[in-house]
Amino acid sequence: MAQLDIVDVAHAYEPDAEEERWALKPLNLTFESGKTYALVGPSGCGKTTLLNILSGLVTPSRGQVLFDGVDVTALPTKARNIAQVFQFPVIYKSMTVYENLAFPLQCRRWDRARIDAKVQQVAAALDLRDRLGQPARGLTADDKQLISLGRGLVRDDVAAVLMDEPLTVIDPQLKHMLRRKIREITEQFRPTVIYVTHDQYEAMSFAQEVLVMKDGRAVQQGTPEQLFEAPSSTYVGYFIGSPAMNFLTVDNNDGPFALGGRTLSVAWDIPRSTTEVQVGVRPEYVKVVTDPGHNTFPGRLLGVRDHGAQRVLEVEVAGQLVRAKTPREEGVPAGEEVLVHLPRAKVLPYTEGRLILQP
Ligand SMILES: Nc1ncnc2c1ncn2[C@@H]1O[C@H](COP(=O)(O)OP(=O)(O)OP(=O)(O)O)[C@@H](O)[C@H]1O
Repeated sequence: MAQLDIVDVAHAYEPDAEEERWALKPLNLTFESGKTYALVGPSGCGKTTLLNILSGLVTPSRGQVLFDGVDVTALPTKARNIAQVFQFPVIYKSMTVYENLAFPLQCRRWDRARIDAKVQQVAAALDLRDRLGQPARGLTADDKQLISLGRGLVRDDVAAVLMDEPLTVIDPQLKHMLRRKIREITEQFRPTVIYVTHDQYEAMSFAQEVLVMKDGRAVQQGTPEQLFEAPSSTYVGYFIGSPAMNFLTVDNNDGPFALGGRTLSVAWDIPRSTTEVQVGVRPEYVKVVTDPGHNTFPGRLLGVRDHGAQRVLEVEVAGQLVRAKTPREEGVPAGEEVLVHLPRAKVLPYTEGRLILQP
Protein backbone atom coordinates (compact mmCIF):
# COMPACT_ATOMS: atom_id res chain seq x y z
CA MET A 1 0.00 0.00 0.00
CA ALA A 2 1.20 3.45 -0.81
CA GLN A 3 1.03 7.00 0.48
CA LEU A 4 -0.83 9.21 -1.97
CA ASP A 5 0.02 12.90 -2.23
CA ILE A 6 -1.93 15.58 -4.03
CA VAL A 7 0.44 18.48 -4.65
CA ASP A 8 -1.09 21.80 -5.68
CA VAL A 9 -3.70 19.96 -7.73
CA ALA A 10 -6.56 21.87 -9.34
CA HIS A 11 -9.02 20.98 -12.06
CA ALA A 12 -11.30 22.86 -14.43
CA TYR A 13 -13.45 20.94 -16.90
CA GLU A 14 -13.69 24.18 -18.92
CA PRO A 15 -10.11 25.36 -19.44
CA ASP A 16 -10.93 29.09 -19.54
CA ALA A 17 -13.21 29.20 -16.51
CA GLU A 18 -12.26 31.58 -13.71
CA GLU A 19 -10.96 29.91 -10.53
CA GLU A 20 -14.22 30.27 -8.61
CA ARG A 21 -15.83 27.90 -11.15
CA TRP A 22 -13.13 25.24 -11.12
CA ALA A 23 -14.39 21.80 -10.09
CA LEU A 24 -11.34 21.53 -7.81
CA LYS A 25 -9.55 24.57 -6.40
CA PRO A 26 -5.79 24.26 -5.64
CA LEU A 27 -5.39 21.51 -3.11
CA ASN A 28 -2.61 19.85 -1.13
CA LEU A 29 -3.41 16.57 0.59
CA THR A 30 -1.67 13.50 1.94
CA PHE A 31 -3.37 10.12 2.21
CA GLU A 32 -1.15 8.06 4.47
CA SER A 33 -0.41 4.44 3.72
CA GLY A 34 -2.73 1.93 5.40
CA LYS A 35 -5.35 4.46 6.50
CA THR A 36 -8.99 4.79 5.50
CA TYR A 37 -10.24 8.16 4.29
CA ALA A 38 -13.72 9.35 3.41
CA LEU A 39 -14.28 12.26 1.04
CA VAL A 40 -17.63 13.72 1.98
CA GLY A 41 -19.67 16.69 0.85
CA PRO A 42 -22.81 17.63 -1.05
CA SER A 43 -23.41 16.81 -4.69
CA GLY A 44 -21.10 18.73 -7.02
CA CYS A 45 -18.44 19.60 -4.41
CA GLY A 46 -15.69 17.77 -6.32
CA LYS A 47 -15.39 14.40 -4.57
CA THR A 48 -15.55 12.28 -7.72
CA THR A 49 -13.24 14.65 -9.58
CA LEU A 50 -10.63 14.22 -6.83
CA LEU A 51 -11.07 10.43 -6.81
CA ASN A 52 -10.79 10.32 -10.61
CA ILE A 53 -7.60 12.36 -10.46
CA LEU A 54 -6.20 9.79 -8.03
CA SER A 55 -7.26 6.89 -10.26
CA GLY A 56 -6.01 8.53 -13.47
CA LEU A 57 -9.44 8.84 -15.12
CA VAL A 58 -9.02 12.62 -15.02
CA THR A 59 -5.72 14.43 -15.63
CA PRO A 60 -5.67 17.51 -13.41
CA SER A 61 -5.38 20.94 -15.04
CA ARG A 62 -2.44 21.52 -12.77
CA GLY A 63 -0.42 19.94 -9.99
CA GLN A 64 1.01 16.51 -9.32
CA VAL A 65 -0.22 13.19 -8.00
CA LEU A 66 2.45 11.19 -6.18
CA PHE A 67 2.27 7.52 -5.18
CA ASP A 68 4.99 6.87 -2.60
CA GLY A 69 6.79 9.93 -3.89
CA VAL A 70 6.66 8.85 -7.55
CA ASP A 71 4.92 11.25 -9.93
CA VAL A 72 2.03 9.32 -11.55
CA THR A 73 0.15 12.37 -12.91
CA ALA A 74 0.68 11.35 -16.52
CA LEU A 75 0.12 7.61 -15.99
CA PRO A 76 -3.12 5.95 -17.11
CA THR A 77 -5.30 4.09 -14.61
CA LYS A 78 -3.96 0.64 -15.42
CA ALA A 79 -0.39 1.72 -14.77
CA ARG A 80 -1.25 3.01 -11.29
CA ASN A 81 -1.85 -0.35 -9.62
CA ILE A 82 -5.06 0.60 -7.86
CA ALA A 83 -8.26 -1.29 -7.07
CA GLN A 84 -11.55 0.46 -7.71
CA VAL A 85 -15.04 -0.20 -6.39
CA PHE A 86 -17.86 1.67 -8.09
CA GLN A 87 -21.49 2.44 -7.28
CA PHE A 88 -22.64 -0.58 -9.25
CA PRO A 89 -21.14 -4.05 -8.91
CA VAL A 90 -18.55 -4.99 -11.50
CA ILE A 91 -18.35 -8.77 -11.54
CA TYR A 92 -17.99 -11.59 -14.05
CA LYS A 93 -21.41 -13.20 -14.17
CA SER A 94 -20.23 -16.39 -15.81
CA MET A 95 -17.70 -17.06 -13.04
CA THR A 96 -18.32 -18.42 -9.56
CA VAL A 97 -17.83 -16.23 -6.50
CA TYR A 98 -14.49 -17.95 -5.93
CA GLU A 99 -13.34 -17.32 -9.49
CA ASN A 100 -14.39 -13.66 -9.25
CA LEU A 101 -12.27 -13.19 -6.13
CA ALA A 102 -9.39 -15.17 -7.57
CA PHE A 103 -9.35 -13.43 -10.96
CA PRO A 104 -7.37 -10.30 -10.02
CA LEU A 105 -4.77 -12.54 -8.38
CA GLN A 106 -4.51 -14.86 -11.39
CA CYS A 107 -3.91 -11.76 -13.51
CA ARG A 108 -1.00 -10.98 -11.18
CA ARG A 109 0.28 -14.55 -11.69
CA TRP A 110 0.04 -15.54 -8.06
CA ASP A 111 0.48 -19.30 -7.52
CA ARG A 112 -2.59 -21.40 -6.75
CA ALA A 113 -1.89 -22.00 -3.08
CA ARG A 114 -1.35 -18.30 -2.43
CA ILE A 115 -4.52 -17.39 -4.36
CA ASP A 116 -6.55 -19.95 -2.44
CA ALA A 117 -5.30 -18.71 0.94
CA LYS A 118 -6.11 -15.11 0.06
CA VAL A 119 -9.55 -15.87 -1.40
CA GLN A 120 -10.47 -17.90 1.68
CA GLN A 121 -9.27 -15.09 3.94
CA VAL A 122 -11.29 -12.38 2.16
CA ALA A 123 -14.33 -14.65 1.79
CA ALA A 124 -14.24 -15.34 5.53
CA ALA A 125 -14.04 -11.62 6.31
CA LEU A 126 -17.02 -10.91 4.05
CA ASP A 127 -19.05 -13.98 5.15
CA LEU A 128 -18.97 -15.31 1.61
CA ARG A 129 -17.43 -18.69 2.30
CA ASP A 130 -20.65 -20.66 1.92
CA ARG A 131 -21.27 -19.07 -1.50
CA LEU A 132 -17.83 -19.51 -3.03
CA GLY A 133 -18.98 -22.27 -5.41
CA GLN A 134 -22.10 -20.44 -6.60
CA PRO A 135 -22.24 -18.74 -9.97
CA ALA A 136 -22.16 -14.97 -9.50
CA ARG A 137 -25.05 -14.58 -11.93
CA GLY A 138 -27.79 -15.61 -9.49
CA LEU A 139 -26.67 -13.48 -6.56
CA THR A 140 -28.55 -10.47 -5.17
CA ALA A 141 -27.28 -6.93 -5.93
CA ASP A 142 -26.00 -6.74 -2.34
CA ASP A 143 -23.98 -9.95 -2.68
CA LYS A 144 -22.63 -8.83 -6.05
CA GLN A 145 -21.43 -5.60 -4.50
CA LEU A 146 -19.90 -7.59 -1.66
CA ILE A 147 -17.89 -9.50 -4.27
CA SER A 148 -16.85 -6.22 -5.92
CA LEU A 149 -15.62 -5.07 -2.54
CA GLY A 150 -13.84 -8.39 -2.03
CA ARG A 151 -12.19 -8.05 -5.43
CA GLY A 152 -11.08 -4.56 -4.47
CA LEU A 153 -9.60 -5.77 -1.22
CA VAL A 154 -8.17 -9.12 -2.25
CA ARG A 155 -4.93 -7.77 -3.67
CA ASP A 156 -2.55 -6.63 -1.00
CA ASP A 157 -0.06 -5.28 -3.54
CA VAL A 158 -2.23 -2.38 -4.76
CA ALA A 159 -1.23 1.21 -4.06
CA ALA A 160 -4.74 2.05 -2.86
CA VAL A 161 -8.38 1.02 -2.98
CA LEU A 162 -10.61 3.77 -4.34
CA MET A 163 -14.34 3.48 -3.68
CA ASP A 164 -16.99 5.73 -5.20
CA GLU A 165 -20.30 5.54 -3.28
CA PRO A 166 -20.08 1.72 -3.10
CA LEU A 167 -23.18 1.34 -0.93
CA THR A 168 -25.59 3.28 -3.16
CA VAL A 169 -27.31 0.18 -4.57
CA ILE A 170 -27.36 -1.63 -1.25
CA ASP A 171 -30.60 -2.23 0.57
CA PRO A 172 -30.78 0.29 3.45
CA GLN A 173 -31.12 -2.48 6.02
CA LEU A 174 -27.95 -4.16 4.80
CA LYS A 175 -25.92 -0.95 4.56
CA HIS A 176 -25.17 -1.02 8.25
CA MET A 177 -23.88 -4.59 8.06
CA LEU A 178 -21.79 -3.84 4.96
CA ARG A 179 -20.26 -0.72 6.52
CA ARG A 180 -19.23 -2.85 9.47
CA LYS A 181 -17.73 -5.48 7.17
CA ILE A 182 -15.77 -2.89 5.20
CA ARG A 183 -14.47 -1.48 8.46
CA GLU A 184 -13.50 -4.92 9.77
CA ILE A 185 -11.80 -5.90 6.54
CA THR A 186 -9.85 -2.65 6.32
CA GLU A 187 -8.76 -3.06 9.95
CA GLN A 188 -7.59 -6.57 9.10
CA PHE A 189 -5.84 -5.91 5.76
CA ARG A 190 -4.83 -2.24 6.33
CA PRO A 191 -5.20 -0.99 2.75
CA THR A 192 -5.00 2.70 1.87
CA VAL A 193 -8.68 3.38 1.18
CA ILE A 194 -10.21 6.53 -0.23
CA TYR A 195 -13.96 6.35 -0.08
CA VAL A 196 -16.32 8.87 -1.65
CA THR A 197 -19.75 9.39 -0.14
CA HIS A 198 -22.28 12.18 0.24
CA ASP A 199 -23.52 10.51 3.43
CA GLN A 200 -21.84 12.00 6.47
CA TYR A 201 -23.01 9.11 8.68
CA GLU A 202 -21.35 6.62 6.34
CA ALA A 203 -18.14 8.67 6.35
CA MET A 204 -18.06 9.08 10.12
CA SER A 205 -18.80 5.43 10.86
CA PHE A 206 -16.26 4.03 8.44
CA ALA A 207 -13.20 6.21 7.98
CA GLN A 208 -10.24 6.94 10.21
CA GLU A 209 -9.99 10.38 8.61
CA VAL A 210 -12.78 12.37 7.02
CA LEU A 211 -12.23 15.13 4.49
CA VAL A 212 -15.17 17.50 4.19
CA MET A 213 -15.44 19.24 0.82
CA LYS A 214 -17.36 22.28 -0.35
CA ASP A 215 -17.34 23.97 -3.77
CA GLY A 216 -14.13 22.24 -4.89
CA ARG A 217 -12.26 22.94 -1.65
CA ALA A 218 -11.28 20.76 1.29
CA VAL A 219 -12.74 22.66 4.22
CA GLN A 220 -11.69 20.37 7.06
CA GLN A 221 -9.81 17.11 7.47
CA GLY A 222 -9.75 15.20 10.71
CA THR A 223 -10.80 12.14 12.63
CA PRO A 224 -14.55 11.66 13.07
CA GLU A 225 -14.06 12.78 16.67
CA GLN A 226 -12.30 16.01 15.66
CA LEU A 227 -15.04 16.85 13.17
CA PHE A 228 -17.70 16.14 15.74
CA GLU A 229 -16.06 17.92 18.66
CA ALA A 230 -14.56 20.94 16.90
CA PRO A 231 -15.98 21.71 13.45
CA SER A 232 -13.73 24.37 11.94
CA SER A 233 -16.71 26.15 10.39
CA THR A 234 -20.46 26.39 10.75
CA TYR A 235 -20.62 24.59 7.37
CA VAL A 236 -18.93 21.51 8.87
CA GLY A 237 -21.04 21.87 12.03
CA TYR A 238 -24.19 21.74 9.92
CA PHE A 239 -22.97 19.05 7.54
CA ILE A 240 -21.57 16.62 10.11
CA GLY A 241 -23.94 15.42 12.81
CA SER A 242 -27.59 14.56 12.97
CA PRO A 243 -29.27 16.78 13.80
CA ALA A 244 -26.80 19.52 12.89
CA MET A 245 -24.84 21.51 15.47
CA ASN A 246 -26.76 24.33 17.16
CA PHE A 247 -25.47 27.83 16.39
CA LEU A 248 -26.72 30.65 18.59
CA THR A 249 -25.94 34.34 18.36
CA VAL A 250 -24.81 35.67 21.73
CA ASP A 251 -24.43 39.18 23.16
CA ASN A 252 -20.85 40.24 23.71
CA ASN A 253 -21.12 43.97 24.35
CA ASP A 254 -19.79 44.52 27.84
CA GLY A 255 -19.04 41.95 30.47
CA PRO A 256 -19.54 38.23 29.99
CA PHE A 257 -21.21 36.63 27.00
CA ALA A 258 -24.95 36.49 27.38
CA LEU A 259 -27.93 34.70 25.93
CA GLY A 260 -31.30 36.40 26.44
CA GLY A 261 -29.76 38.63 29.12
CA ARG A 262 -28.36 35.69 31.13
CA THR A 263 -24.67 35.01 31.46
CA LEU A 264 -23.23 32.26 29.27
CA SER A 265 -20.06 30.98 30.85
CA VAL A 266 -17.52 29.77 28.29
CA ALA A 267 -14.16 28.01 28.38
CA TRP A 268 -12.37 30.40 26.00
CA ASP A 269 -11.23 33.95 25.82
CA ILE A 270 -11.59 35.94 22.59
CA PRO A 271 -11.06 39.66 21.98
CA ARG A 272 -14.09 41.64 23.12
CA SER A 273 -14.02 43.52 19.85
CA THR A 274 -14.96 40.38 17.90
CA THR A 275 -18.25 41.14 16.23
CA GLU A 276 -21.24 38.82 15.82
CA VAL A 277 -20.15 35.87 17.91
CA GLN A 278 -22.10 32.68 17.43
CA VAL A 279 -21.69 29.79 19.80
CA GLY A 280 -21.87 26.26 18.51
CA VAL A 281 -22.99 23.37 20.68
CA ARG A 282 -23.85 19.84 19.60
CA PRO A 283 -27.43 18.66 20.32
CA GLU A 284 -25.87 15.64 22.06
CA TYR A 285 -24.46 17.97 24.75
CA VAL A 286 -27.56 20.12 25.30
CA LYS A 287 -29.55 18.97 28.32
CA VAL A 288 -33.15 19.78 29.16
CA VAL A 289 -33.11 19.96 32.96
CA THR A 290 -35.58 20.61 35.77
CA ASP A 291 -33.42 22.64 38.18
CA PRO A 292 -32.03 26.09 37.42
CA GLY A 293 -28.24 26.38 37.69
CA HIS A 294 -25.06 27.37 35.96
CA ASN A 295 -25.44 27.98 32.17
CA THR A 296 -29.12 27.11 32.36
CA PHE A 297 -31.55 29.12 30.23
CA PRO A 298 -35.34 29.23 30.17
CA GLY A 299 -36.90 27.95 26.97
CA ARG A 300 -40.12 26.87 25.38
CA LEU A 301 -40.54 23.35 24.06
CA LEU A 302 -41.65 23.64 20.44
CA GLY A 303 -41.63 20.02 19.38
CA VAL A 304 -40.31 16.51 19.85
CA ARG A 305 -38.94 14.42 16.98
CA ASP A 306 -38.24 10.73 16.98
CA HIS A 307 -34.67 9.84 16.14
CA GLY A 308 -34.49 6.07 16.52
CA ALA A 309 -33.22 5.22 19.96
CA GLN A 310 -33.17 8.92 20.79
CA ARG A 311 -35.46 11.92 20.72
CA VAL A 312 -34.72 15.42 19.53
CA LEU A 313 -36.31 18.14 21.64
CA GLU A 314 -36.72 21.45 19.82
CA VAL A 315 -36.62 24.35 22.24
CA GLU A 316 -36.77 28.08 21.70
CA VAL A 317 -34.18 29.86 23.84
CA ALA A 318 -33.91 33.67 23.67
CA GLY A 319 -35.74 33.64 20.35
CA GLN A 320 -33.43 31.01 18.79
CA LEU A 321 -33.90 27.32 18.09
CA VAL A 322 -31.88 24.88 20.16
CA ARG A 323 -32.02 21.13 19.59
CA ALA A 324 -31.28 18.66 22.36
CA LYS A 325 -30.72 14.98 21.60
CA THR A 326 -31.81 12.86 24.51
CA PRO A 327 -31.96 9.12 25.16
CA ARG A 328 -35.48 7.80 24.70
CA GLU A 329 -35.62 6.50 28.27
CA GLU A 330 -35.26 10.04 29.64
CA GLY A 331 -38.83 10.83 28.55
CA VAL A 332 -40.28 14.14 27.41
CA PRO A 333 -40.77 17.21 29.65
CA ALA A 334 -44.35 17.51 30.90
CA GLY A 335 -44.94 21.18 30.09
CA GLU A 336 -43.92 23.75 27.50
CA GLU A 337 -41.72 25.74 29.89
CA VAL A 338 -38.33 24.06 30.15
CA LEU A 339 -34.76 24.79 31.18
CA VAL A 340 -31.86 24.16 28.85
CA HIS A 341 -28.32 23.54 30.06
CA LEU A 342 -25.40 24.34 27.75
CA PRO A 343 -22.22 22.73 29.15
CA ARG A 344 -19.41 25.29 29.37
CA ALA A 345 -16.73 23.00 27.91
CA LYS A 346 -18.82 22.09 24.87
CA VAL A 347 -19.72 25.61 23.73
CA LEU A 348 -17.44 26.82 20.90
CA PRO A 349 -17.01 30.35 19.45
CA TYR A 350 -17.59 31.13 15.75
CA THR A 351 -17.43 34.39 13.89
CA GLU A 352 -18.23 34.86 10.21
CA GLY A 353 -18.78 31.13 10.02
CA ARG A 354 -15.30 30.17 11.29
CA LEU A 355 -14.24 28.61 14.57
CA ILE A 356 -12.23 31.32 16.29
CA LEU A 357 -10.29 29.29 18.78
CA GLN A 358 -9.70 25.67 19.52
CA PRO A 359 -11.22 24.80 22.92
N1 LIG B 1 -17.12 15.56 -17.13
C1 LIG B 1 -17.48 16.75 -16.66
N2 LIG B 1 -17.58 17.83 -17.48
C2 LIG B 1 -17.91 19.03 -17.02
N3 LIG B 1 -18.17 19.29 -15.71
C3 LIG B 1 -18.10 18.27 -14.86
C4 LIG B 1 -17.76 16.95 -15.28
N4 LIG B 1 -17.76 16.14 -14.18
C5 LIG B 1 -18.09 16.93 -13.13
N5 LIG B 1 -18.30 18.19 -13.52
C6 LIG B 1 -18.64 19.34 -12.66
O1 LIG B 1 -17.60 19.46 -11.70
C7 LIG B 1 -18.13 19.77 -10.40
C8 LIG B 1 -17.70 18.69 -9.41
O2 LIG B 1 -18.32 17.47 -9.79
P1 LIG B 1 -18.03 16.08 -9.06
O3 LIG B 1 -18.76 15.01 -9.82
O4 LIG B 1 -16.58 15.93 -8.85
O5 LIG B 1 -18.73 16.34 -7.66
P2 LIG B 1 -19.24 15.28 -6.58
O6 LIG B 1 -19.01 15.91 -5.27
O7 LIG B 1 -18.61 13.96 -6.83
O8 LIG B 1 -20.78 15.21 -6.91
P3 LIG B 1 -21.76 13.94 -6.91
O9 LIG B 1 -21.87 13.49 -5.48
O10 LIG B 1 -23.04 14.49 -7.45
O11 LIG B 1 -21.13 12.92 -7.82
C9 LIG B 1 -19.64 19.87 -10.58
O12 LIG B 1 -19.95 21.23 -10.77
C10 LIG B 1 -19.90 19.08 -11.85
O13 LIG B 1 -21.04 19.58 -12.52
